[in-house]
Amino acid sequence: MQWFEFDTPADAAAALAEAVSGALATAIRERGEAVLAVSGGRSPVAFLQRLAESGLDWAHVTVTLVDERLVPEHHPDSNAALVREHLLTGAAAAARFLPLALHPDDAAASLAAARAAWRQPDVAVLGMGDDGHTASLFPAAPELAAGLALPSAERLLTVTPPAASHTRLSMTLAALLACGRLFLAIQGPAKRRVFEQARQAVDDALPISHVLHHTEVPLDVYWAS
Ligand SMILES: O=C1O[C@H](COP(=O)(O)O)[C@@H](O)[C@H](O)[C@H]1O
Repeated sequence: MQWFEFDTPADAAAALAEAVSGALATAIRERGEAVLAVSGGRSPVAFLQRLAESGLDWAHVTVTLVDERLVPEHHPDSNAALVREHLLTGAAAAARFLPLALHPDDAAASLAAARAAWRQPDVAVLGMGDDGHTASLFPAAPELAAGLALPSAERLLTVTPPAASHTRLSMTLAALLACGRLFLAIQGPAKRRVFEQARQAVDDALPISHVLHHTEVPLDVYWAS
């Protein structure tokens, strides 16, 4: 794991965009295409905007989501809307986009459609909640054990978070660990404390700890104070 520290969220976003762009360009050189999975929430906006301006060969990039809330795209909590607004603009509009909540009123139909369209990402950019969740692998969710199971052929599952809004679709830990590169972007002292606690030991109460303790996939952590 590599740790990168920045004075401002803007500096972290710029550096993360450069690193992710480089990883995707490598995949395009090696395989002719690249698949990127990004997180939602409020933190990734500046990163997505900087990545959109990165000069990548977007026609050879597929963008998907690490997780999604089962809401229509006009809902303010839609991660797909966030990606469309802040990443798939200008030259980056040439990327192919695979949203996850294709049937927002029907979790099973959304999961089936997302599984059918599934592409294994080369690169995933994770966030982390104050409760230690990553993707939508929430502590105490009834589906958490299935989401953390290894080995597992499941790449996506539905999650009903006990203490957060909306049923979700989420990549599983097995899917995250099948990525060629992982990035984790976190901001502020509170999230740093959660991160440091999760580094101590694997603990289902902090699902991010499972990612931090599987060292076979290169993980770069971008933290802004
Ligand atoms: O619910 C979610 O939260 C996490 C963290 O979001 P943030 O707003 O605290 O940055 C995010 O990584 C995840 O994709 C999202 O669905």
